[in-house]
Amino acid sequence: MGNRCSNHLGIPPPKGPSAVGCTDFMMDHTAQGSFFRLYYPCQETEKAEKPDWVPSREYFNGLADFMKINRSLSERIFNHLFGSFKIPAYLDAPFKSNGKCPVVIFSHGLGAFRTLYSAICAELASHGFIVASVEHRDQSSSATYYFREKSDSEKASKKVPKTRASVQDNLAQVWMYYRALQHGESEFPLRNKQVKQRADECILALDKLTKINSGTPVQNVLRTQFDWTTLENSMDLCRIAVMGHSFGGATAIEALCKEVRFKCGVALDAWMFPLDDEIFPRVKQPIFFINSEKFQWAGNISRMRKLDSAVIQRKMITIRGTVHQSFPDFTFLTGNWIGKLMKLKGEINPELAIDLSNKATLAFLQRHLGLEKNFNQWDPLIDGEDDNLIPGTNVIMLQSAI
Ligand SMILES: CCN(CC)CCN(C[C@]12C[C@](c3ccc(C(F)(F)F)cc3)(C1)C2)C(=O)Cn1c(SCc2ccc(F)cc2)nc(=O)c2c1C=CC2
Repeated sequence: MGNRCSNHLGIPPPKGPSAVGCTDFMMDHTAQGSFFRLYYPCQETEKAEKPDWVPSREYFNGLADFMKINRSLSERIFNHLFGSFKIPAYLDAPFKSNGKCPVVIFSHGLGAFRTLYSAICAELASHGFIVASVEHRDQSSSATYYFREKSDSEKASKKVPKTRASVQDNLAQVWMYYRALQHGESEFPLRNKQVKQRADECILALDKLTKINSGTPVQNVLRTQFDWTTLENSMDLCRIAVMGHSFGGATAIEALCKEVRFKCGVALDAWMFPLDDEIFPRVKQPIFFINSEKFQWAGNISRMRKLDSAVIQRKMITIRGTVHQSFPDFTFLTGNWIGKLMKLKGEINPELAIDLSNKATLAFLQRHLGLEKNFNQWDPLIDGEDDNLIPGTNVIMLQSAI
């Protein structure tokens, strides 16, 4: 039962025409630098291996802290449950695309990190997008890291743990973990500060991609086999969208407000709490809200409604039978019972749910980035025209005061 059971679990492979490559980028040795995972169309290749879904065990430690469960016990459970999963992409495979690729910047949710939305990011890349999944350093990630130069005494003592990079560069990994709300601390100031930093990190990632696209040599402090010069002139920098899940959905809206290069946004089960009301009239781009059935509540929906506009396209759909965790990869990685118990799965088949979300997203991106692909075949999904979709929301809204 063990191995039969485990081999039917896994992140669904992308459905688009292109094979998908995956690599990591870290700009410098500071927590202020840009750090993202890149998904892109690649050459079919046998020899490239698929990267680990969770790149190092510290992420599981961070996840345990985030979930307020004991580290040592949970680290072993996570490793046993999730340690062997691979991403449906080829590590450092050579970039290949006919024509320039539209670009998506993706922002993860509270307590997540850059690798946990690979079913969404790889799917977009298989349809010809270049996707940068940012790892935020605002202390909302379960864990993240950067490098610092070792001190002379550390170099001498050789006590700093040996990681791949540190051996070569006398560098020490510095881990930054999730910052929980302190007892009695009010949440809005923290989340509002974080959403602003997160938007800046999305814009910085876009700036790095722009530089890479121009052919200017760009430093990547991570030792990867990927040749970044092959991305010269690969991106269509008039066709850029920003997207995110939950806290990442709010980040996408904040980023739209700050950066006009983002032509539209897709917010997956957006958590609107961190946003200032005063930014809503300043967002001028189209936004697509794709909601789960279980996460939303009237207060959150009413804030999305504040973005409704007669002139700018703002769409909303709800996927029947989904929960908040139907968007991150965990929803594919456990059996039904555990999944439903831990609220990682809803009633709907997880692959059907993410397929509806991805196709609706592609149709919306074609419409507002002016793509000449065949994603308009999925236009009805944008209006919730499917048995598994609800146009707008299922949340009963208090009648707004006349
Ligand atoms: C008690 C902790 N308390 C913290 C404030 C609430 C914790 N929580 C519910 C959780 C995440 C949960 C989770 C993960 C992962 C496993 C695993 F077992 F599969 F690993 C299990 C169970 C625990 C479901 C959420 O925060 C929900 N949420 C999320 S979840 C994003 C995420 C995080 C970690 C992941 F691995 C994957 C996805 N992103 C947001 O932006 C927002 C919210 C709420 C408001 C804004």
